[in-house]
Amino acid sequence: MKHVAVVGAGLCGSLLACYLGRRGYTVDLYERRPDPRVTGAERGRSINLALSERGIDALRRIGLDEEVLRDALPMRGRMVHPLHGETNFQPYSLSGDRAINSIGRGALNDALLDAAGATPGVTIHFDHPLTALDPSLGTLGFADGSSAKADIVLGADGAGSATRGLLMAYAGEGFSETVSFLDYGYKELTIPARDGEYALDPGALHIWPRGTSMMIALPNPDRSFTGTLFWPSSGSDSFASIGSPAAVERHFRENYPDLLELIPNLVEDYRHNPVGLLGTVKCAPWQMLGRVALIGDAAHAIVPFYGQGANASFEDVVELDRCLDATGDNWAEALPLYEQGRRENSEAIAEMALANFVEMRDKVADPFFKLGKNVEHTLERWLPGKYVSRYELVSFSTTPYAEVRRRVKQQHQVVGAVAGALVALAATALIRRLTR
Ligand SMILES: Cc1cc2nc3c(=O)[nH]c(=O)nc-3n(C[C@H](O)[C@H](O)[C@H](O)COP(=O)(O)OP(=O)(O)OC[C@H]3O[C@@H](n4cnc5c(N)ncnc54)[C@H](O)[C@@H]3O)c2cc1C
Ligand SMILES: NC(=O)C1=CN([C@@H]2O[C@H](COP(=O)(O)OP(=O)(O)OC[C@H]3O[C@@H](n4cnc5c(N)ncnc54)[C@H](OP(=O)(O)O)[C@@H]3O)[C@@H](O)[C@H]2O)C=CC1
Ligand SMILES: Nc1ccccc1C(=O)C[C@H](N)C(=O)O
Repeated sequence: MKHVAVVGAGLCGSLLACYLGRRGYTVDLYERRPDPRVTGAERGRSINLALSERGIDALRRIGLDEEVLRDALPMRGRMVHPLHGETNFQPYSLSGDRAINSIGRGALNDALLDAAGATPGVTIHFDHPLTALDPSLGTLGFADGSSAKADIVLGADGAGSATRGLLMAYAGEGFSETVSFLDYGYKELTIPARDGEYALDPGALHIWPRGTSMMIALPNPDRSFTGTLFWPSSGSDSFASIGSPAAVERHFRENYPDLLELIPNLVEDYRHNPVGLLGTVKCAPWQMLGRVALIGDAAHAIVPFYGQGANASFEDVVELDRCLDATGDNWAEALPLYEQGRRENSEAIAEMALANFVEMRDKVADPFFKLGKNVEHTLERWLPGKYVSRYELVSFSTTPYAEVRRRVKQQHQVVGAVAGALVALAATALIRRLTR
């Protein structure tokens, strides 16, 4: 049986090791960092994330869903906090029951590492940053000077993937990469529990839409919320221009007055916590020589605004597993098939994720947007199974992302045509009446 090296024991790599170990492979999982179960929580990365149907489906297939979801907090809609006026709740689904799940990144990664470590054939090597790779030989080199060899090498080492960089160095013009950073960054702030209770409704994803910026907050099991500011990196009202304690306080008093009370350590948190980068990675090819491939963020990092990056990475693992089934574990056939199956889908979610930023930071506060959502839910009620909202298809189904994009476009065209015909009918009737 073939020997597989997986680089990166993050969310995607550790799940991938579980799947491959279960197929009977000998898997070596190389992680640049020390064991997070020993060293504790990490800084500088998102604390919690929203897991939805695609990610849950991948976990369910190997019996990990119940354990992972045990501590998850279901969020059934958006709680919008306008600058003036009352908060309002906008459910994600027609029934109001469907939820995306807030889950700790650390807890999820730990559960996946435990599962990978318990899978026969899987060995995890921490403190092993990949620094060299020869795709033709399957040899890997690490920062400490050690080396290894494998029949198959899978790079699951995240948005700034070393594997991707090494493939580019190997293939030269035969490999293309674009990294498009947003002019926005993110910074996390903690909304602690108040008198031992959640300071906000834990059944919702909270949004403070402010036009060109926003803050969101997701609940944690310890009754705190992790808030994330998504602000411009430079220019006015940006992370660069708001730095002094007085400027931070003034900006929050003017733009997020309710948060001053909810975040007692606002200034310290703000000044202490890093600003993270946001961007989209596109590269091609995802596989070389039928023996080295990229998976998860390493192949297609996206902006986080749909809450789908990890979900999409988990779907990659399911697709690769399916391709191995379809080809009788012939990797030279399975890897191109995997790339073919996932590329269009990852491009579709990358695009939808960028569009969701505008929806969240701006449109959710618009009364016409709310009206549109109500009309959408009404159409879903009138045309069950025929009209299904984009949100429902992305978050609560495993319909391939590219198909979601096509279907939603068609639905909008039909609704647009029907609305146009109704307007034309009404106009004709009016003209007839006026000219009678
Ligand atoms: C602010 C923010 C919020 C997000 N929220 C959500 C959300 O709500 N829902 C969702 O689905 N997704 C979300 N995401 C996206 C999600 O975090 C990623 O899509 C997901 O982590 C990708 O998993 P991965 O395993 O491919 O990469 P990572 O999780 O980044 O893991 C990569 C691993 O590789 C290791 N590594 C890196 N370099 C090397 C090397 N040279 N050698 C060996 N190991 C290496 C790293 O240490 C790490 O452990 C969010 C992202 C951000 C930034
Ligand atoms: N780099 C890229 O090409 C792209 C990046 N992005 C986005 O930008 C973000 C930052 O990118 P980049 O700086 O390359 O990536 P990283 O995610 O590797 O680094 C971001 C920060 O998180 C820390 N960190 C990363 N992994 C761990 C871990 N397992 N344990 C503890 N701390 C960790 C890093 O610490 P340290 O400095 O010690 O490594 C650093 O402070 C990414 O999360 C991604 O969302 C998006 C598109 C492209
Ligand atoms: N997890 C996130 C992280 C950052 C930004 C948004 C999310 C979301 O999940 C948004 C949610 N899907 C929404 O559309 O309301």
